[in-house]
Amino acid sequence: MLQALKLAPARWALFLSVLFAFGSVLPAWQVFSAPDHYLALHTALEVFSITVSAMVFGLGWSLRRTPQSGPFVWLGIIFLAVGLSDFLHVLSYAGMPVFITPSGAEKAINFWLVARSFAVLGLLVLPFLGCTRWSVTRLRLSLLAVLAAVTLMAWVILFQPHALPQTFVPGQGITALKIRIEYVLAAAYAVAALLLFARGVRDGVRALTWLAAAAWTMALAELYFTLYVDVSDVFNVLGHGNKLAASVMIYKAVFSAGVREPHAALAQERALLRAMIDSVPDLIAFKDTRGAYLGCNKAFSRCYDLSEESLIGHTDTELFGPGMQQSGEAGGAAVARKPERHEEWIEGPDGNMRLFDTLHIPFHDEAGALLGEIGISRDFTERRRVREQIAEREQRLLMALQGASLGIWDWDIGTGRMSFSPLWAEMLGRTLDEVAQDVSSWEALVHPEDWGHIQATLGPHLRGETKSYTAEYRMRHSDGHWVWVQDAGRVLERDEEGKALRAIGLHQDISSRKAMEESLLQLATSDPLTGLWNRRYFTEMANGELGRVRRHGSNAGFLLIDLDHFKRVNDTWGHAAGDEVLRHFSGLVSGHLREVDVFARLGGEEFGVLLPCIDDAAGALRAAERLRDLIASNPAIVSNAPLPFSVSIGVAMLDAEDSGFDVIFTRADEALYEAKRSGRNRAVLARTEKDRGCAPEDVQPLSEMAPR
Ligand SMILES: Nc1nc2c(ncn2[C@@H]2O[C@H](COP(=O)(O)OP(=O)(O)OP(=O)(O)O)[C@@H](O)[C@H]2O)c(=O)[nH]1
Repeated sequence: MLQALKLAPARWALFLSVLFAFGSVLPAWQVFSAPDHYLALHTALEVFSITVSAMVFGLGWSLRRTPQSGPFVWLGIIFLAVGLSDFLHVLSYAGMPVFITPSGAEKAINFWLVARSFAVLGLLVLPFLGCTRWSVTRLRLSLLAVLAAVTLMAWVILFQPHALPQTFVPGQGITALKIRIEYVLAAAYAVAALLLFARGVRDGVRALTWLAAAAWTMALAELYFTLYVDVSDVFNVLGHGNKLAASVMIYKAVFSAGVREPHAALAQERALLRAMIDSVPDLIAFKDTRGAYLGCNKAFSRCYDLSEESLIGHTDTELFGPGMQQSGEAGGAAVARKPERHEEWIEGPDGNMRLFDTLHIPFHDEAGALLGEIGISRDFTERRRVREQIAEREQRLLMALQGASLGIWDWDIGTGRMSFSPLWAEMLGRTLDEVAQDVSSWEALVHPEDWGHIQATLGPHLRGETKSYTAEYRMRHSDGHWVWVQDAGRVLERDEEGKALRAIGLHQDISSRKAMEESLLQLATSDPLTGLWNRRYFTEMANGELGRVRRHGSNAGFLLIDLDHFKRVNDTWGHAAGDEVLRHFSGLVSGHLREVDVFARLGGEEFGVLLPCIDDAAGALRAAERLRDLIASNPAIVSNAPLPFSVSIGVAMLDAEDSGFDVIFTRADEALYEAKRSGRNRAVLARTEKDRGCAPEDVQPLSEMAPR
């Protein structure tokens, strides 16, 4: 860019400098035999410069209200002074008719020096001016000051010539003073050239580099004017030639910057704007205050199947018939006076109706006067369809969630905010207003005993160790009871390090399922008549206890209890009485066992008691005797009459060597048989496997030792 900026102006400045190097050594030969012969050429050259000065002023004046116009206004005012001074210089030139006072070289030189002084002042100040717009006062004052200065100078030169030092001596040529002034002007032009060039390169402004070249060329012109002897000699002609070249450069600079470049920039902007509005899918159109189209984009043309040319100058009513006015409807105006927005159904060229969301925006000139409106329409048909579909799906989902009694929670883990669906709250007998949208609300409602279970499943999932999270736990209902919920959720968002950011999940009320599971379990593990554990459950418990005996070497006992002559009870008092005796027996024994003991009905009138943590076989036998005694001394009440009964008990200890409960049962059953055989209403301790190896008569039944 730097190259393009400085190359052409610098080349011209260099070329004219070389020309000066050769030209300055020429002898001062007369180009014209008499000054009169040069007059026409001089006048033509000066008229050109004056025209350029007038155009510079005209441009500066017309741009005075635009932003960044300061430098143009400054140059305009200065070149008005330059043009006027040059005009007076032309009128005063030797050979010209009398202009107030007789024409002559000295008078022309004085106007010339005034013009050059203005020009050099303008160019020297220009690099220091900011690109701002001048106020009206500043502009007027500057203009008045310059006109006053020119008038004053003209008055002095015309009416007080003797007050000025001599610059030309007829027959001898220019004076030493005039030469010195020309040198000063040349130096000032050269400085201005350097300053302008530096600023031009720094700011990337090509016009300034052309002005720098013009200043440099003027410096060379001034040097030519230090050399001439006669106004028609070669140096004067060359000086004026350089001045002409400088005028061309000024013209190029000022008109490029003020007219051509802004015009090109405007054209580029228009092209950009056009490409932009044509690239958007929205319908864009511009209208004047009458409502007539000023233009539109491609999408608009396509939608209405009308070219932009056919739209321009016509109103909606003219194009589409009455009733099609699309803006300013409220006030009946042709265009909107303030931004308006509305939805409208428009029939497309294919005959289909489409929904448009249209925005009417008025636009104004700098003074705020309404120029028209911009209409931007967005096709909403598809979006509305999607919106309706989403709403329908949401409705369906909501209904499904309601049907399945599912509540939703959405947890922002970082902030702790947790939002719940209305159904979530409803499940717990609450409304959303009563539940703070916070994770602490959820925590507060969870059963304290279930926390461990929740943490055991939620923790690994939050850490990313499992794909999802499910847990069943209890939550507090507003009326105080516990609601069983099944919670299933998963983390939706994690950060780059895998830290969970957001999780979402569903709560389902599973209280009835839990109740059913409980009753099924009850059915599967208990005896319906007595409410005691059944044989299946008892077997499981006994096997579990056998495992503990094996692992820890602890002691545990098993009592097999059978009601004596129960058949007689049934036969004598009836089956219902038998049932009553069984219930009485169960209640009696249950009330006298430890919490850790397991009491079950193993079948018919046969019962089992598992005694974990018993000291030894003697302890188990003592427990059996206590029960036997309890039963013998607490008859059942049948038909308001006491019905005494007794039990026989086989006692067996769980042995680490036992393969399972069946073996223990068999041992206890043998002891029970022994108790029955020995007369009933007694407890007998089973022999161990070791005892079995000995002769039966060697073993004294422990039952014999037990108290009756
Ligand atoms: N009422 C009632 N009787 C039952 C129930 N289950 C079993 N029985 C009866 O219990 C009786 C058991 O009789 P047996 O096996 O001969 O034994 P027993 O009469 O108790 O005689 P020993 O055991 O030798 O003392 C049978 O008559 C069964 O019908 C029950 O649920 N209710």
